[in-house]
Amino acid sequence: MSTVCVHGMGYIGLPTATMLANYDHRVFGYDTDAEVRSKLRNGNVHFEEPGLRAFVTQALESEQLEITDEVLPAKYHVICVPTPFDEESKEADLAYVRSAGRAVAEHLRRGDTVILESTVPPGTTEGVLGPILEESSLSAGDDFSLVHCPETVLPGNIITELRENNRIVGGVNAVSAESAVRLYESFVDGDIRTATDATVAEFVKLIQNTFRDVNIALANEIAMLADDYGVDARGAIDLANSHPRVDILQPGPGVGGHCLPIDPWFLGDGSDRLDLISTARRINDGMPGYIIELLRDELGDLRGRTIAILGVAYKGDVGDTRMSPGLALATQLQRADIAQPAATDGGAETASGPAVTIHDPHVADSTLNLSDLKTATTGADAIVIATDHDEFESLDPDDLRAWMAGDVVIDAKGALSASAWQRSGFTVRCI
Ligand SMILES: NC(=O)C1=CN([C@@H]2O[C@H](COP(=O)(O)OP(=O)(O)OC[C@H]3O[C@@H](n4cnc5c(N)ncnc54)[C@H](O)[C@@H]3O)[C@@H](O)[C@H]2O)C=CC1
Ligand SMILES: CC(=O)N[C@@H]1[C@@H](OP(=O)(O)OP(=O)(O)OC[C@H]2O[C@@H](n3ccc(=O)[nH]c3=O)[C@H](O)[C@@H]2O)O[C@H](C(=O)O)[C@@H](O)[C@@H]1O
Repeated sequence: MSTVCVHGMGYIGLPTATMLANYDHRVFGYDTDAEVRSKLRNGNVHFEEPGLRAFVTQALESEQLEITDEVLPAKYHVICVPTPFDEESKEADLAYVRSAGRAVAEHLRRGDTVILESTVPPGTTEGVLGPILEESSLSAGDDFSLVHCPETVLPGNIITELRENNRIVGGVNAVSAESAVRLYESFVDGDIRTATDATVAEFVKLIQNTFRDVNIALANEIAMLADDYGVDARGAIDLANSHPRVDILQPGPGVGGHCLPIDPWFLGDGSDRLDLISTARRINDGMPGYIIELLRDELGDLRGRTIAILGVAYKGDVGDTRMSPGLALATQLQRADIAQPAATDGGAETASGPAVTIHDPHVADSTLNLSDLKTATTGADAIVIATDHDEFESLDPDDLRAWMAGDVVIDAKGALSASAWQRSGFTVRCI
């Protein structure tokens, strides 16, 4: 068993550190955020993920996992820090990777292995992280191993997928890859495949998420087309998918999360050939605007209306709101320019968008103006189901009809039984 220092105790780093500790490695979990460290030391996991809290408690109690205030020397350094997309420069923001690299360099020893798990543009491990680590005066590939091993777990099922998913390991040389494979072999049941080098592993991770994003964009375009033809999109996709070589994903209010809306852009870091991929991004980002079109179809001018958005987590049964389609919809609805111009008074437009209320049983974020279900929907002209939380399937349309002022429901996730809601007097528009 080895010593491992995991950098970043978020959605990826914490489960990884915990898994390694529960497989008998001695693990140091380091996060730059003091509040995260202090919560974890008390066994409190700062985000929602099924089974994780008990898993973390087990690792802490066994003392195989220690949350540390600093980076410590270790045989393996596993970097799981954020890699956001900088909207302005249209580039990956690699500041966290650089900073983690500098911290590792201070403790790096001959024979250690550094693994970058964060999702990054092709060439980052060798071209950005490598030179920072070599400031230690050790040489990547010769004195220490350097590897990219992308993470592919699905939030909501992270612990299972950490063990079961196949892994791809790309090292700056064969010795590097072999060293990383030894670590992952200790807990991964899936296949561990070695890519030619780190850049290939980075590229493969990005095309996996891009494949999903483009497929969802196709589903979203199909949904908009289907509506024009009066066809039920989800039923049509279901029938289409009965073909052995067709597998279209589900349409929705847009693509959220920390990964799918960002990672495809990373492919544009060293190439100007994004075409289909950027079109897909535009289609997915345009879905909140399409929902506003549907609301206008049903309600006309939205000024003075109240719209309740149910679900602002980026997807069902998680509490993460990063790049949330529901929040994007709330912002776009509230923008003054979505109101139709005053037709006759000849004066400047003074109207603002509709009032927006939001409800999400999985999100605990005091910066958002969240309400309970009854408060959010009382007096609303329309509700929009923007996330497929399990709780929404059992909403009682008669309750909602009694609380609401209007009768419009936009089900952007196919979460409701349209016929039951119609029987309760609702006008239901589905995506
Ligand atoms: N969340 C997901 O579903 C997946 C994420 N990824 C990738 O994994 C990486 C991490 O993502 P998440 O875990 O979701 O991020 P996160 O934001 O949940 O966690 C990152 C943690 O790193 C800490 N941190 C920042 N700089 C640090 C440093 N220099 N040293 C130590 N800690 C530092 C932050 O305080 C934060 O707690 C990203 O590149 C992401 O694209 C990959 C697959 C799945
Ligand atoms: C290729 C792939 O499946 N990638 C996964 C993805 O995790 P993530 O939770 O972001 O994916 P997701 O469940 O597709 O959700 C992303 C967004 O897409 C939406 N979505 C998803 C499936 C679908 O048919 N229609 C749809 O609109 C979701 O509602 C959500 O807003 O990205 C993760 C990542 O890279 O961070 C990765 O580890 C996961 O395995």
